[in-house]
Amino acid sequence: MPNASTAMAPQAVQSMAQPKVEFQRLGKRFHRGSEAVTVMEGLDLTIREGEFVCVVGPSGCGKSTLLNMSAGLMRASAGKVLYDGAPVPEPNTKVGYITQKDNLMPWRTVKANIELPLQIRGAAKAEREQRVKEMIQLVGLAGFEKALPSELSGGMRKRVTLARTLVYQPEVIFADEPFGALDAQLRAIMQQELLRIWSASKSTVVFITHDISEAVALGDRVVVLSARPSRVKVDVPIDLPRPRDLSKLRFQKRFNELNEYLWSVLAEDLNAGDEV
Ligand SMILES: Nc1ncnc2c1ncn2[C@@H]1O[C@H](COP(=O)(O)OP(=O)(O)OP(=O)(O)O)[C@@H](O)[C@H]1O
Repeated sequence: MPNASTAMAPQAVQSMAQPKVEFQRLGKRFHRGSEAVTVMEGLDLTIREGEFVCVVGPSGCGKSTLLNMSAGLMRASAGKVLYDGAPVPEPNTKVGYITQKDNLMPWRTVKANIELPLQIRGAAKAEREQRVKEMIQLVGLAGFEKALPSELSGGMRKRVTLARTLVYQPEVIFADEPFGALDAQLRAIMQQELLRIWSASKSTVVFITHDISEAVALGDRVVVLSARPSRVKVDVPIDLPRPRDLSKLRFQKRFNELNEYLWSVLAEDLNAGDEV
């Protein structure tokens, strides 16, 4: 058992916000030839409107699978995924999905990449112009509208990806290790930017990461999944005040206690040589 005395996880305070995404007794099984692998079994979790929820767990426990099911890109084998209390539509066009790869279109400028989701949705030109302009300001890319992705740094490409997701005002953003490929300094900058943008946009965020300190720094809650077949092992409210200055967090006692506690929980499910 984790040494709870080092950092007793705070009691969850019941939020008054509406459930946005709910997983009820969720199960997922994959078939590979004659072999069946149960990745997830009996997973229960509720994400409320406006929350920033981080999910960590051992490698291969099904974190990306969980997001794919949440976005309506994959069906559950058992249980339910609810969005606003109803079965999740396939695909769910009210949500945004950001992955580690930015998938920008190399031949389109920054502006044209950000505009793409609005074009697909058939938005009028004036609205597209207005929204793209706002997004470019929000993510700090003014002056780079005409640049091609190949002319941008990794952090700038990530900003374009964020803007392209936010431009159609998704109610929920599912982020699958979005900053995993960035170096430490850029990562820190993008984390702070994401918090700023999230507090301005009021969307709900479900954020998958391998990095516990990133999860604690960003989240209202950190959910730890167990090894396969995965379920929720602990769901820890992060009682660090907002707004958070991420450059100062690591000097805070509570931040370090939460990190230590979550590590001890996660370590129970890791075997020697496993990755988080
Ligand atoms: N389409 C698929 N067909 C068969 N097996 C799959 C499929 N998608 C995922 N899996 C398997 O399901 C398990 C969970 O995969 P998933 O990518 O969701 O895990 P993860 O927790 O996100 O992993 P990581 O932390 O390494 O990114 C893995 O064993 C993977 O091989």
